[in-house]
Amino acid sequence: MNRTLGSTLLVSGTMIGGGMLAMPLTSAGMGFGFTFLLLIAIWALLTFAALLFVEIYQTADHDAGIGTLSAQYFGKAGRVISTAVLMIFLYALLSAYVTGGGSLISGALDIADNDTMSKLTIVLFTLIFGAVVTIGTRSTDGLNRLLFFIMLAAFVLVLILLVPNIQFDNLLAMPIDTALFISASPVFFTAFGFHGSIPSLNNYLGGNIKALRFSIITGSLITLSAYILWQLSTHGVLSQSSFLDILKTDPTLNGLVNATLQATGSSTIAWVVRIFSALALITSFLGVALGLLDAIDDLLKRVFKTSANRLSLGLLTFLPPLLFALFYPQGFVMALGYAGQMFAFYAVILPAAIAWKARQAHPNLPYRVGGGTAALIIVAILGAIIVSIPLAIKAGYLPFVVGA
Ligand SMILES: N[C@@H](Cc1ccccc1)C(=O)O
Repeated sequence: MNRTLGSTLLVSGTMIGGGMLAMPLTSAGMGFGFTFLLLIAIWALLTFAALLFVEIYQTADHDAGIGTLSAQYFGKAGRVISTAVLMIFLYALLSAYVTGGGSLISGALDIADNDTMSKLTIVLFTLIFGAVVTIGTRSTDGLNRLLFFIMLAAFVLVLILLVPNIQFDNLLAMPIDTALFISASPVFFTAFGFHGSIPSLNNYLGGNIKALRFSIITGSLITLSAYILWQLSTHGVLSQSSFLDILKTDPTLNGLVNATLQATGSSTIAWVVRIFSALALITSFLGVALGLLDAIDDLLKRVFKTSANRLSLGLLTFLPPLLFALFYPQGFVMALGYAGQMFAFYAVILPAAIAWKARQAHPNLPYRVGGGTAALIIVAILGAIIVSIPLAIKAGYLPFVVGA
């Protein structure tokens, strides 16, 4: 098995998820031109941040987790803070994924009304896909590849149905409010997220920096292309006024699908989008779970000096989110309210800070991300600004968008 290909698809599979499905409605009032520019800008920001990890790994063991990288440059406090933030974020995200995965199964079996059965489907989803991740990175890669290609096929089908209905005029729509550009950026920001899985990929690639760099760049470019095509087709098929209607009547994926159904007259679109979104959820689950399992392994190995077996790692990874999803969903929903802040911290601000220190300690590393110290500072500041935007929206300083 070619591990570089597998890692590339894990990057892309983890990124492509709920964020992609939310994006057309988030950018409904922005017009395609501005949406396109924002996609490129946010892609550049998050790919830059991911490449900082590649740079840092030149100075660390290939099985070091984000906690260990932080400890190496910021001591014990660095490890405690980064491990806590990373794990709370990944646990909360997994709770959301197993809840969503459970409803996929109960929806498909038509038993969503039954509370006990719905809970059972959450357990079933966790057991099936958790088992694959617990077995190892190789099996996760194998399943992710398979699902990724089916997801790609579904996406191509969605495009085939939508693209002939694109009306060029729709693509020229201008933003109804230019501040929407700012409001939409946090949703675009997390849509390009996968960074908690970088340590798993680096370990899987045996510390091969070139392969890791290739996987990140190629995987994120695949994602960017998919997002551009998806936004192009939704913005091209729906006029700005029909977009705004959806926002008023049913601002969900369902509302979007119903509107495209009317515009294309094809009922196939509804179930293809459903298959696509199910696969997007499962592939994100796989990448996120892999990252969490390895973060726990890193913590046990380096702090508690115990080497846990795979089964215990699997239990530590999946039991807490499962229990939250079953018995205390308010808990993870509340934690996800801070998802943007937590994500910006460990995925953007932290690697910028570590890279800054690493460059002082190792001035002659063979691979260095371009832009110097200025770029590190700008990226960290942008990360901090983007995650404060939802607060400004809540306070009424910026226009509301779906998903923020
Ligand atoms: N990009 C994922 C969310 C995610 C964010 C950060 C890390 C991992 C996953 C999505 O759109 O669903």
